[in-house]
Amino acid sequence: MSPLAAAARPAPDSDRPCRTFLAKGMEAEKKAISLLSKLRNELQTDKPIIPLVEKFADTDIWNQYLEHQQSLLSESDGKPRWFYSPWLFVECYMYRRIHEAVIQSPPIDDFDVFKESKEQNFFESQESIIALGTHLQELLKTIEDLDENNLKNEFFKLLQISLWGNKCDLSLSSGNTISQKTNIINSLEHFRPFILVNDMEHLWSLLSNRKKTRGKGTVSRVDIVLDNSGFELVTDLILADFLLSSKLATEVHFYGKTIPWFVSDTTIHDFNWLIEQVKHSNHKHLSKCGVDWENYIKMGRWVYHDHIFWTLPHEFCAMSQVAPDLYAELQKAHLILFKGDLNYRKLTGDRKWEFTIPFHQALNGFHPAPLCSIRTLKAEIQVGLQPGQGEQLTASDPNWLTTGKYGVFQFDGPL
Ligand SMILES: O=P(O)(O)OC[C@@]1(O)O[C@H](CO)[C@@H](O)[C@@H]1O
Ligand SMILES: [Mn+2]
Repeated sequence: MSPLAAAARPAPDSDRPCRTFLAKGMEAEKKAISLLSKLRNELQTDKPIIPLVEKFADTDIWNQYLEHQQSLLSESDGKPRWFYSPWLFVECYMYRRIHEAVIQSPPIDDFDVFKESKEQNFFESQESIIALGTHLQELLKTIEDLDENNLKNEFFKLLQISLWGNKCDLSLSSGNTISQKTNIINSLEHFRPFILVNDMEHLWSLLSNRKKTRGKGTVSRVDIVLDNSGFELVTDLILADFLLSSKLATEVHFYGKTIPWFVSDTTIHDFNWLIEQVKHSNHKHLSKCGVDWENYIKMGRWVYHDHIFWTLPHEFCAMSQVAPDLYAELQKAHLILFKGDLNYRKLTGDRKWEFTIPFHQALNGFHPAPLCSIRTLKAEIQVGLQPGQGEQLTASDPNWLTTGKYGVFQFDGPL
């Protein structure tokens, strides 16, 4: 039963305003459902892609983009349609239309249709989350005394945890939760052969050299373009905590989505909700994490940013034109980590590149700062492989590009 329907229990006679409110809620819910079934019908029957109608911060940019897509077609092709348009564009459009159905239906216009599944993913991964929180708190006890090599090993561990955390997105499973039930720390060695491009050393050199050479009071800023909420977000926050505690960074900036997106992507509400849950955990190590994380935010050492660009269909090489303010913000980072598969598709323009094309080339001019994609492979695109590597993988594991079994740390930037 939906949250609104569940709330629609019989109200006492004296409770008229409440009853009126519920009736309005039920009407709104019916409207949203009818708009969503219209959307499903358009999609299933390959109708033309239609402009957005409801005024929202990004409506004009979206409609310009649709016009641009139309201009790419020859006259005889008519309008862009669901089955024959680029996958990246149509997929983003679908999530934007889901949002439109909701904002057209006040008073439920700020309802997150994916909230329940994101929260479920967090609760079902509890055991693993507790193991990570405990690992971090134990590590922090001795972090000041670790020598270079040990610190590097710990950094690499937490990077890999954040990588494999990306297996847990909900969009591939139609929202059915894929949670993390085992202690991922014990599995890192087993997963290592599945890292196809491993530029972790570059990340270490960049951050540790800067730590050694930066003056007192100078900033080392790492930006993380977040992907999924739930278990993956916990792995990212653990990494971000380590970056501050080890002094490899002095500030971490996060970027989330302004609207519910690809089922499990992180919004500001998810970000705050998760930190609050962690803080109120009855596990002492985990709740300590939550308390520290809230303090980092209060002190401005962790900063969360919103920008509509992340929920547009544009590839990232268009950012400097479409969202120059966001590009300028990213330029302030010393390192940008892009989490997840969708970010990889947008970094590389979702094109059918040869597997051996250098990552730098596929970025097509997008170089705001040194950057690294941390991504498990779920879409048929991969660049920067060794000659023959892609072909070998295809021969041994035909679905290697789409199952999330393989991952990359792919770096671009001066060394
Ligand atoms: O970015 P994420 O969360 O790693 O993955 C999102 C994703 O699973 O959603 C799409 C399938 O609907 C694919 O493009 C992509 O692989
Ligand atoms: Mn995602």
